[in-house]
Amino acid sequence: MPAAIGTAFDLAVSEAWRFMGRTAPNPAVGCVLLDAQGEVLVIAAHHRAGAAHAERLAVEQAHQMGVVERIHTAVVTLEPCNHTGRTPPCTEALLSTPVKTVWIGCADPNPHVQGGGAAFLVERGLAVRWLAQCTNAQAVMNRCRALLAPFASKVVRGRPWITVKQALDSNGSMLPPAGRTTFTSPESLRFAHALRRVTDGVITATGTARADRPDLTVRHVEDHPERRRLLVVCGQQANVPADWLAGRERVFDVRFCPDCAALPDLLAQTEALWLLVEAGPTLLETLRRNALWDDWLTIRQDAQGQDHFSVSTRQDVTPLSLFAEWSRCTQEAACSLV
Ligand SMILES: NC(=O)C1=CN([C@@H]2O[C@H](COP(=O)(O)OP(=O)(O)OC[C@H]3O[C@@H](n4cnc5c(N)ncnc54)[C@H](OP(=O)(O)O)[C@@H]3O)[C@@H](O)[C@H]2O)C=CC1
Ligand SMILES: Nc1c(N[C@@H]2O[C@H](COP(=O)(O)O)[C@@H](O)[C@H]2O)[nH]c(=O)[nH]c1=O
Repeated sequence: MPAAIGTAFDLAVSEAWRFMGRTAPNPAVGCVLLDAQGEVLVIAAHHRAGAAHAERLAVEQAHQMGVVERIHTAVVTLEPCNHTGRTPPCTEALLSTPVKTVWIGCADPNPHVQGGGAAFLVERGLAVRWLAQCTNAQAVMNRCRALLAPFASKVVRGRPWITVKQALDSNGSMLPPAGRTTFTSPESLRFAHALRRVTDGVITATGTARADRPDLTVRHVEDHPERRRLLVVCGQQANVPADWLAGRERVFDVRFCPDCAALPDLLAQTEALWLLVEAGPTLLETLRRNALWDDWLTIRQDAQGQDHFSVSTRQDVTPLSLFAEWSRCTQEAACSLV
């Protein structure tokens, strides 16, 4: 893979990541258009379901910038779609330009989508290059796979990607001091809220609802505009304060899950691609026992009050690896990827 293509993929992934948490039920996808010399013409990403896909937006922007005739190469994190859904096929948008080569990060994992866009582009005379077929593209391809992981989880396994966040104090306890609901540092809280921003909702439980009456909204970082998230409360509805529930229903689509065995089915009925677990030790133990998680993020506070982050992941790539905030947090805190 030429270096310019690797750089273009990095740009495409970074642009797409800005919209993570806003695109469901669609995947976050990025597209970069290059000229014949490898100069970047346009960087674009899918913003939200119903809006233009990354490739179409890139082509629209190329028109606005007057650079369409210079388009030679398209770099896309996900195989272009070849069907009409809420928007027309991306293959059509690409074929309306002089593009010669299309580089693809990941094949479309959606088993319900008929007719791959890549094969169609080849039929129409374009050169299609897959990162999977390049010997030196493993790191770039894994970034594309990490970006796609929440969507792939939903369409392949039928349930969203699940990230557990667990804060522990210096005694190994999850319980906050009296009168508080959190105890980690302001930086860690910003990180926690950034996690809320990129995910499509929260899984909590009735014990936490009663003890903390948590808000669970995105506050310490800028939120996506007009995004209504899912809130799944594990346990019995009768066990949560009615006024807390009424307040959450104004902000979230709330579902109760009285039995976690039914959680995957419940989640399959929603559009969520990635959910964050913020619940107490009882629910966390249940999720651990039933392997109902993909990443487990622990924020452990030491006796000096410094937070240490670690992530266990059950999968071979994780969307957490793309977290710009994550690397910033972990520059200060000790970090180990288990
Ligand atoms: N440090 C941290 O990261 C966090 C700490 N906390 C703290 O945790 C404490 C609360 O923890 P805890 O009391 O353990 O409560 P939880 O938040 O774990 O909620 C427990 C409830 O979850 C429900 N539940 C358990 N297993 C299942 C299952 N298999 N299926 C469906 N529902 C299930 C039950 O609800 P029901 O009884 O209604 O059936 C149970 O009572 C609070 O002090 C809070 O501050 C909370 C979140 C994060
Ligand atoms: N204790 C603890 C966390 N706990 C989670 O945050 C919830 C409070 O959220 P909110 O009401 O929106 O501020 C709380 O109920 C629990 O789910 N999170 C953390 O990052 N660090 C912490 O130390």
